[in-house]
Amino acid sequence: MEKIITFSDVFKKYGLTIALNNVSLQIPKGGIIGLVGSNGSGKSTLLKLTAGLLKKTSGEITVCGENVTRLIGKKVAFLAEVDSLYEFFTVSETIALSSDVFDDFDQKKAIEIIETLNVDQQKKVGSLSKGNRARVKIAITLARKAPLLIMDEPLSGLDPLVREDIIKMIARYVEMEEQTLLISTHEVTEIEPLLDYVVLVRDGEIMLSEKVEDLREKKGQSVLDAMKEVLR
Ligand SMILES: Nc1ncnc2c1ncn2[C@@H]1O[C@H](COP(=O)(O)OP(=O)(O)OP(=O)(O)O)[C@@H](O)[C@H]1O
Repeated sequence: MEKIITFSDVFKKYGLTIALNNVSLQIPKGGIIGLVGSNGSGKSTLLKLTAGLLKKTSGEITVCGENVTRLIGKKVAFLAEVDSLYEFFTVSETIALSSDVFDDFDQKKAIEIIETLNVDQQKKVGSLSKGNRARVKIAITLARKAPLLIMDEPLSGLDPLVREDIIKMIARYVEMEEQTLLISTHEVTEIEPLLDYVVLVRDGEIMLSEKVEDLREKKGQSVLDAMKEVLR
């Protein structure tokens, strides 16, 4: 099976802290991959290394068969946990800016998503509620035709309605044939119905990397069951 992401013997240290400890991992292409694990287990580090936003300490990382450097950003749409929008831009200007920045940006799709979510395009980003900012960020990420989409905790700190909107948009707008979505979350129960594959990390090590279907059929486990078993 074709792999979208591979890690071979990857270490990432921040000073004396070992965030990823000799990680080897192969993630199949296509579908939605959940990255789960407790706080500080190394999820964000793994995602940022994959997106070329952090430098590994050692090892090899590839995306779409290419060694990851900062240039991999052309193939990876990254939705960060922290807010990166310009406060003084309107939603509409934010979409236009994204269209200028990213060659693969589908402006029509971004506008369609924003309209579906009922966000006022003429409002300044700085005046939006936290929920609507999250909706704008999701629209911008989903509008890229990149082969790999990465979302770091897209549901964290949001109310149930916003979380539901985001989950619906993911299900509707990720192009499952051409794109792979790698998503980290603590909201396992909410995201589980979308997942095709799961990667479980603990203390910087991969504890499980498996198809959700196999987990159910071979072990009779849900993702939450597997998480409880491994992380306890
Ligand atoms: N910039 C940094 N400097 C120093 N240590 C860091 C830095 N970023 C992360 N770490 C440490 O590396 C480890 C892994 O952190 P990481 O943010 O990747 O975990 P996480 O699974 O994403 O956590 P959370 O679920 O809380 O977001 C933790 O021990 C964290 O304290």
